[in-house]
Amino acid sequence: MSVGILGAGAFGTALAISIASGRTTVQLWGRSADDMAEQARQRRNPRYLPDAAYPDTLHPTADLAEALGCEVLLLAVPMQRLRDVLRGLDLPPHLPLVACCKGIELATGLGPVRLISSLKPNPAAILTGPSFAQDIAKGLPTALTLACADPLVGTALQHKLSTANIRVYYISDTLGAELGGALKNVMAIACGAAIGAGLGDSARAALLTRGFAEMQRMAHHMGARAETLAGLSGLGDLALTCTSELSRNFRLGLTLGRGESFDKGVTVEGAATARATLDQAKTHGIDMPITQTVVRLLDGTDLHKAMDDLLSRPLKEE
Ligand SMILES: NC(=O)C1=CN([C@@H]2O[C@H](COP(=O)(O)OP(=O)(O)OC[C@H]3O[C@@H](n4cnc5c(N)ncnc54)[C@H](O)[C@@H]3O)[C@@H](O)[C@H]2O)C=CC1
Ligand SMILES: O=C(CO)COP(=O)(O)O
Repeated sequence: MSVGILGAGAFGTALAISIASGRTTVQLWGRSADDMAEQARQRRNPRYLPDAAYPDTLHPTADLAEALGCEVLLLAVPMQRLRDVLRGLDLPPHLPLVACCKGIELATGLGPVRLISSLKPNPAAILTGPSFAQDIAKGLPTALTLACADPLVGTALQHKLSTANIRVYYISDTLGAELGGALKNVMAIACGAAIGAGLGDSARAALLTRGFAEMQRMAHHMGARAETLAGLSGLGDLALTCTSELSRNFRLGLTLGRGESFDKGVTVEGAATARATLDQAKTHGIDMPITQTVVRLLDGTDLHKAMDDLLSRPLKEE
């Protein structure tokens, strides 16, 4: 078995290490020939996961053909870059494509599986759920969801991508899986902002829970299954990301709450996703006040003003 991974950032590298630890051949592709040569020399990724050594069967490469020659292709690039990456690929027709990104494309409102399916005829899946790259790379236990509309392809991928420290569950609901993974990042920004501003753990719990209600509302409207949102890819990842400073989305929220600035070079999927989701919510008439508040914070609205507006909306049933 061989697995190709496009994107040698934190997540692509962590997955490569875990999969290759089981002696599967992994071709980890990155766009910078210099970086990939350095990874091959050091047998680790000095920029993203400097402490994790590469197993023998992990091959860092800048040659796309090596990754495209594998039996499965994982796409571990940021969501807003996925279209460009896919456009540049001349793919074998039956090669399964597994999105490993979490977000909604700003220009179209599409999640990763819908985007792949709009551009390529290949079988499309998503691997998502609560997992920090640092944890996976250390060999710590994690559980993820593999969603694929075709159960034969999906269960085959489930078995191929399960490793000693990644337990993969299969579901067919790709829409629910991509919405859960995308929207939890928006809620993590909101929770980080509340903690950063000193509003306390009770406020965070309220935002997490009412944020989950927003996620369910959007998912229900789009036709996703409620059970998917309550699983690893929704509630599971929401719980992780809203409560840990390892999350970049949560950390962006912290800086918004503290009135500090955030490094623009860091991948934070929730910012573009909040805007894309708010556009969709307006189009479809879905009430998403926390998502709206996150967009206002990103646009520079004072946190206390934004929170006052959130709390002073008309009272309603839970
Ligand atoms: N880091 C984590 O713990 C986890 C990340 N994810 C998801 O994985 C996705 C990728 O995130 P990370 O790896 O963490 O980000 P990262 O910032 O660590 O790495 C992103 C990688 O994508 C590459 N890239 C960007 N644009 C590209 C392009 N046009 N062509 C080729 N390569 C390009 C960058 O060079 C970099 O190597 C995101 O959607 C994120 O939500 C999912 C689970 C865990
Ligand atoms: O998706 C993640 C954990 O499941 C990683 O979260 P961040 O992108 O916020 O770091």
